[in-house]
Amino acid sequence: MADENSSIIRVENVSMRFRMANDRVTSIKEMVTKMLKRQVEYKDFWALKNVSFDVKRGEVIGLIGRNGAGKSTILKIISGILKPTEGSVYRGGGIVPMLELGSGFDYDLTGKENIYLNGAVLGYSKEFLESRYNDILEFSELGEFINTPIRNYSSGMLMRLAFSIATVVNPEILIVDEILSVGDENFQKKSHARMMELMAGGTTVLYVSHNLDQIREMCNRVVWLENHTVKMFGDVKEVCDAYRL
Ligand SMILES: Nc1ncnc2c1ncn2[C@@H]1O[C@H](COP(=O)(O)OP(=O)(O)OP(=O)(O)O)[C@@H](O)[C@H]1O
Repeated sequence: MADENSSIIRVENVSMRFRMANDRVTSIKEMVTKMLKRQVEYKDFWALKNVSFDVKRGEVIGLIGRNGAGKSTILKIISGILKPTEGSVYRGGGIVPMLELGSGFDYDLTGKENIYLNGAVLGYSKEFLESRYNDILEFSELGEFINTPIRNYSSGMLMRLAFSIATVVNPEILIVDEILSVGDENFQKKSHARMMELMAGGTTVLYVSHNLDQIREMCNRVVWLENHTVKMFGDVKEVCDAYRL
């Protein structure tokens, strides 16, 4: 049996380099020609430098930092969407990432079809999704719209669908990027309550927010990213107080 205090996620010396073309090209043809002639110059940009922290089973970890500090990038690496340039990530459980609105969805399919598509992408069986379908539909409050292609949904409706799928399946690890600040007030309250329920039930959560009050209320420990590296990691009050200064 797993040790209660064992790490479910370990981020070890992770660095991420994005390579960007320096030249401004006006067409794909020009780009290909330049690439073939090896005339394209690249500029390296390190979005993360030597980032390390661990997450224990059942913990709620807050991620804070100014715009561009690297929060979304580290979440994508932990989720396996991006591969780090250096370093490694250990994951000891199934992850449900809620990162970019609509990722994992097909806009030509209905809400219902997307529940099965998104659920399959996350690794859940058709039978399991069938058993959860009514709960997902009810939580999403989409009603008849569930049978409409999601390209007709508003961003709030998409968010409700994504949040409902991600949380009704009871993930081992839930990764949430600022989701609670989207949607109308009523759904915000409901999703906040749902997050609290999941946390009480032992789901490990990684949570990015610019709302320090929410971080203080929900998290066990906090990672503060600054200038693409960890500035501070640990006690919620200590890190949030230092960040506010
Ligand atoms: N695919 C990419 N190609 C090039 N640069 C990128 C790419 N993705 C992110 N970056 C850059 O990496 C840096 C970190 O971005 P990231 O989105 O992780 O920041 P963030 O802390 O989540 O910011 P915010 O609070 O604004 O969401 C930024 O400077 C961003 O421009």
